[in-house]
Amino acid sequence: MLPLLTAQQIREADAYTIAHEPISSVNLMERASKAFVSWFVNHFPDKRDTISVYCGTGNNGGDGLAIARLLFEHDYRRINVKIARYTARSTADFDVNLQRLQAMQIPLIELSESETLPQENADILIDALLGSGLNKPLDGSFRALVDHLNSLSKCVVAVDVPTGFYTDGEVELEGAALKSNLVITFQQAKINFLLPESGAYINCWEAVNIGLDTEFISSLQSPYQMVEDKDIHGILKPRTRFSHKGTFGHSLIIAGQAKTMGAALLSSSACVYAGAGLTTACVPEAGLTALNSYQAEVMAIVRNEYQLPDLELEKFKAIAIGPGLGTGDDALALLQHVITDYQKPLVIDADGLNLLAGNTILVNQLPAKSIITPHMKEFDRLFGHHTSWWQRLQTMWQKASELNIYIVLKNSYTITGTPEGQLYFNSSSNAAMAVGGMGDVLTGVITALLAQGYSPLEACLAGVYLHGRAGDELALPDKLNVVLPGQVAARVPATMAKLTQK
Ligand SMILES: NC(=O)C1=CN([C@@H]2O[C@H](COP(=O)(O)OP(=O)(O)OC[C@H]3O[C@@H](n4cnc5c(N)ncnc54)[C@H](OP(=O)(O)O)[C@@H]3O)[C@@H](O)[C@H]2O)[C@@H](O)CC1
Ligand SMILES: Nc1ncnc2c1ncn2[C@@H]1O[C@H](COP(=O)(O)OP(=O)(O)O)[C@@H](O)[C@H]1O
Ligand SMILES: [K+]
Repeated sequence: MLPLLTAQQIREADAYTIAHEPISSVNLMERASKAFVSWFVNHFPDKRDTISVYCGTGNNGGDGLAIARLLFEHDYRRINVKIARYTARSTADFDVNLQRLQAMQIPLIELSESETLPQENADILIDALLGSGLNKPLDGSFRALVDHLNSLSKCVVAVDVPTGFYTDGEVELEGAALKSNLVITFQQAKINFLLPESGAYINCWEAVNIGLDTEFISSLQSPYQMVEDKDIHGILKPRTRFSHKGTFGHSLIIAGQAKTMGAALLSSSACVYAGAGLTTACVPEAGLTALNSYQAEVMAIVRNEYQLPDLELEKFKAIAIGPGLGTGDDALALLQHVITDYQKPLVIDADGLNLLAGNTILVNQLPAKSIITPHMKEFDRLFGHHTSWWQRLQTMWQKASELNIYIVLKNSYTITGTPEGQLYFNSSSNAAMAVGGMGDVLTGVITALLAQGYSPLEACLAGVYLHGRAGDELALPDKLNVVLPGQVAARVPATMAKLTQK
């Protein structure tokens, strides 16, 4: 796991590293700037590009000055520096780097508050105006400069953080920030980079290691963690000799209506591919032929809308309810039945969640450690309207603990909130997966892992990662625009094989 830190904690980690490595702060700045430059030269190899480095007078600006010097030394000769001298204050490391820069042949101008904004002919703008020190929304000269630079639609590479963008806490909807094509950020992704509001300002980001003290970072016990490939390697176990279908559990997927059978097919099929020993789907009569022809391995319990089917709940190692289920009285009766009579954690998705939203008493009765998998709208229906993703994180944190459940909030970086107060950000998946039915596949995968005896937390983290990684393996090599949920389900065994190889 990679702990994700707030700006305040990053400052503490900087200070700790400076004191205990030990390293002077100006040398840490040099190390950070070198890490930026190493990444930059590999991705912008054309040394004929003209580059303007915009610097503030804090440490982000200090980085900018060091980066300009280092790029010049790497033979990027068409480089110039513009310092936004909008305050009389500057940091000591900025001052040192200004002296170092002045010893070189790099054109440098200073912008003052009264001055008109400079003409800009560069191909690439490096943004080192403000970084993690942002403590108020941009206004005055900074705002005017950022608005001006945004209007130029140039290629912008931000140092650490785009100017004006908060690394954690609420992102100001009215606030301005410098839109960046790429952010080369120090040590680790900033929490807000992983939330959808960043989409308007950050096209992509890359974290470069600057050697902050990792033991100290772990000791901060951040509730925000990023799940990495190796974590899933640690969770998933290869199948052993002499194992049989009984070893891998029997799962039940309660899903589908005549018009939404696809959801039942996708979730139960994904459950088979993700390794449940046996999978049964509880579907309406109208869907039986479809089920039998789509996935021969799935057994059926046929239900009608007039009476509860005899589900024999206790024989199932894992149960999911919701995909395409509808929100009628029959669906509600089924949901009530499983919530009341099943003693193990449930997986609840889609219409199961919509039903819960209208029946808050049921929410409080969920079996301990159940897993709910809402997307943003389902989440808001359940827990109320939110005006930002940061607010949603806080609600997740509170509700997962209050209800003793796991909340899997689906998105580009799907977040799993736990009863113990951790928020895990997934690091796989891609935009080609933004297709209806993809969430149904996730439900099937998580349910299959539960059936195989993984704990609810393991099923959430490994299920979300596996699902996203299968989508990555399908889409990324050929830069596919779209991958289909059924393809992702069928890919899961190959992805799982890679993640279980030691
Ligand atoms: N620490 C380290 O060792 C390392 C740090 N590193 C680098 O340092 C960066 C953080 O640097 P930083 O803390 O100096 O803050 P920075 O972002 O440059 O801002 C400067 C000052 O601007 C001000 N200000 C805030 N908001 C404002 C606004 N809206 N409009 C106008 N002014 C505003 C505020 O000052 P104030 O006004 O509060 O006096 C603030 O202090 C970090 O992103 C990374 O690049 C790396 O080198 C690795 C080693
Ligand atoms: N832009 C994206 N980047 C990464 N993953 C995505 C993206 N869009 C969707 N996904 C993934 O696809 C799934 C969509 O789930 P959901 O919205 O419930 O779909 P449905 O209800 O149609 O089955 C989630 O697992 C989500 O993480
Ligand atoms: K910046």
